[in-house]
Amino acid sequence: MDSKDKRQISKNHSYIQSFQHALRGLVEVFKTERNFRFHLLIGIFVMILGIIFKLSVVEWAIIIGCIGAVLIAEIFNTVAETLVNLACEGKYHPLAKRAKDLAAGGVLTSGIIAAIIGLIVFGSKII
Ligand SMILES: Nc1ncnc2c1ncn2[C@@H]1O[C@H](COP(=O)(O)OP(=O)(O)OP(=O)(O)O)[C@@H](O)[C@H]1O
Repeated sequence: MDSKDKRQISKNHSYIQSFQHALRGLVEVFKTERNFRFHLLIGIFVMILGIIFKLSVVEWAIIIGCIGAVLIAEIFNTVAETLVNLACEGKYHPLAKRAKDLAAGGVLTSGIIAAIIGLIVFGSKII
């Protein structure tokens, strides 16, 4: 982070700067969110299984899409948590609970759907 960038609240002034900030967001979620790292690890494991089971191009596209959907859900869950924490400043609020639980429910839904699709794709290879 360069010094003039530290307290920026205006729009990014170039595509490169937008990309740098987006990359910083990815590094941040990787460093701070245990669940994101866990889902990434599962994704890598599933990709190794994909190599072992010699998935077709279409199967790879489906599996990568599922892994991506779970990781993206996890990132937006983190966004929701961060905004709720910002708004609540450490105080309890039922709407904060609702927002965080809904965001977590989104991650859970994406994970369940990814697991079902994974079972269908890999199950068809075993049977
Ligand atoms: N300010 C708040 N007001 C009311 N309930 C809250 C508040 N903050 C958190 N909670 C409740 O506590 C739970 C855990 O909140 P926390 O901020 O620790 O999420 P988290 O552990 O980071 O979530 P995750 O497990 O997805 O990483 C939330 O799902 C919500 O039910």
